[in-house]
Amino acid sequence: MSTIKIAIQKSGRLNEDSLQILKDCGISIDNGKDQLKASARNFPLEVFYLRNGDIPQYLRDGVVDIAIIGENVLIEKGEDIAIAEKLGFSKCKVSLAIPKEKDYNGISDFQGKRIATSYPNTVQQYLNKHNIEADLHIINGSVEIAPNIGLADAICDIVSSGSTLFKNNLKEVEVMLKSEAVLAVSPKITNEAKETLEKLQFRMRAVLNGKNSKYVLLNAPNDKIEAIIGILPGMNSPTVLPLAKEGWSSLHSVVKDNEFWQVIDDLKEAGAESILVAPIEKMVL
Ligand SMILES: Nc1ncnc2c1ncn2[C@@H]1O[C@H](COP(=O)(O)OP(=O)(O)OP(=O)(O)O)[C@@H](O)[C@H]1O
Ligand SMILES: O=P(O)(O)OC[C@H]1O[C@H](OP(=O)(O)OP(=O)(O)O)[C@H](O)[C@@H]1O
Ligand SMILES: [Mg+2]
Repeated sequence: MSTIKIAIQKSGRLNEDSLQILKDCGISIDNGKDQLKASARNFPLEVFYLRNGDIPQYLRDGVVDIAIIGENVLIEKGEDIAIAEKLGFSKCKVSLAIPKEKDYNGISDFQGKRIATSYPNTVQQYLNKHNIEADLHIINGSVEIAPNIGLADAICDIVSSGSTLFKNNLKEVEVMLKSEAVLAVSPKITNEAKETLEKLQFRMRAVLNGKNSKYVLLNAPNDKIEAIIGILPGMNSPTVLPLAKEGWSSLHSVVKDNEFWQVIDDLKEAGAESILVAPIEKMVL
């Protein structure tokens, strides 16, 4: 297999989860402190630790084949770069916010206003779409402070819990996009590197599918099995095994996280007992 080069954030919010997903894929990386490049011991992978904002250009130039990066950064700086996989962590929004005490009547309120942001392309595109002209002030961090120090009338930045907005007396008025960490692919990736990428993606999907599901075991009287099977979505048909107790069976199945509590309520209603729930480490579909 040909070796592929992956960029991950050197330090910051994506660094730990990016290394964790590689680890969950069974890939061990010699991770010396202050090393900017490392090799995997048991998979043909070279890891480059880079600044987030530089990663789209490295992908474009083919310096790295793939990267783990926030979708928001690709929207800002790399719309030409393809996404191979959504990775489910670092979920956030990129939003417009204004001082809490100001009224808001719609996007036309931004006409002629000063907006501080680290995402000028994203804001400009959004404003263009709505035929609004505003004055953008580009700053690299602590954007939420701008209205309080008289630098801007509004801001555009990342919102997650909303606590930074709250602490700075701001309110979110427009959600421009939703983002999560993704696996991005260089347009210059070679066919040989693509084969290795497919192997990596196969492992990543198994990890992500496992994370999003639970293994459910339950007991039920045999006359309730049909109703219970109707409730269990499962990968395939559920496993049904006889219990030592006459007339009873044990059923095993997989339930997705987003429907989990509804399914559990329905199972109880249908006569399921002793329901056990276990995490799934990997799930190969
Ligand atoms: N509060 C947050 N909650 C969830 N995800 C976030 C949050 N802030 C940022 N992110 C996501 O994590 C990514 C990295 O954010 P982080 O603040 O670590 O880096 P940065 O300041 O954008 O870049 P650099 O690597 O240049 O320091 C962002 O691009 C975004 O996708
Ligand atoms: O809605 P919240 O949960 O409060 O998160 C949003 C904040 O998190 C990020 O800042 P970060 O801490 O990364 O600092 P930075 O501005 O230096 O990037 C982002 O730029 C917002 O300021
Ligand atoms: Mg940040």
